[in-house]
Amino acid sequence: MTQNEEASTESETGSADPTGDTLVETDVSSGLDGGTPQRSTSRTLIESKNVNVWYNDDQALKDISMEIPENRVTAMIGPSGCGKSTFLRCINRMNDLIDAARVEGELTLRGKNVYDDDVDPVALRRRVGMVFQKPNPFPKSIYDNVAYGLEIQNKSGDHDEIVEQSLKRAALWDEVKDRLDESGLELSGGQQQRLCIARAIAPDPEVLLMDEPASALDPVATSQIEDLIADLAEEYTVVIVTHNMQQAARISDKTAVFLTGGELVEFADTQKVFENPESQRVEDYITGKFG
Ligand SMILES: Nc1ncnc2c1ncn2[C@@H]1O[C@H](COP(=O)(O)OP(=O)(O)OP(=O)(O)O)[C@@H](O)[C@H]1O
Repeated sequence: MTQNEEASTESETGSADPTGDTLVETDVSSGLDGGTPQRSTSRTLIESKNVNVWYNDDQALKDISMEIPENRVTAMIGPSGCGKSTFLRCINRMNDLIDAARVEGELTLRGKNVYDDDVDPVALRRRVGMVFQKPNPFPKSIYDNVAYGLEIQNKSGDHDEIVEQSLKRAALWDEVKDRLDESGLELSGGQQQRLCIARAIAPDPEVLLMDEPASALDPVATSQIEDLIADLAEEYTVVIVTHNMQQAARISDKTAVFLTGGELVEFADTQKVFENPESQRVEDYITGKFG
């Protein structure tokens, strides 16, 4: 079983609920695309305070502090190896699955440190769903892919209804409603990724982590996934790692810029990051990739 499959499977089990109540008002403005509805303010859902991560003796992230707003898309950008995926994996403690990884600092979800001893990482991963770069449906039917987590958790409710709603939410229902018994592996790449999003949505998470969810897709499928991600932020808090500047600028409300050495060099409204970055280093990175 790969790490991704293990995490997907693990996310469907467990019971504890690491809730907390502390919420902070944060100003958030819209993204760059003009067509995005204006969003006024949002509360902080996830707060990182001086998070440091090592793999054995090599430090991958240095003193990362940021406040991620609820019901917004927050993008993580930066060159390869700067620690974006590592940060994402801190939020749902997937780094626990990597023996070499050590995390220090505080990372709260609704005010509760997800690294506290009384937090069950499996239950955490149910609240914090994950979608990976390469679509990874299970070798099961389309229906069973989406229902899998519900069955593992013995989740009450009408599973047929939840599967239908999840597939609708992932903008896939119309394409698959007459072929729910077919294997998820028979779908196109873009459909498979939307199936993985439906699978992540079905257990009713608060947060969706997405690690380059469109980078393995063709331009049409990429555009569909981007529209879907922007739309999902109406209901979920989305944190997305991407190498694609246009994508970050188009769909995110907040952008975090990581640079080599595992530093977070800027975290601000997306429009500000792209139009008026704080430092020359960020400007050089953005114009090098974007300009
Ligand atoms: N499982 C691991 N074991 C050891 N080192 C790791 C592991 N995963 C990541 N690293 C190292 O941690 C650093 C940050 O990696 P990470 O994958 O988080 O960066 P990234 O910005 O997401 O890169 P990319 O954009 O290429 O995916 C890199 O030096 C990488 O080699």
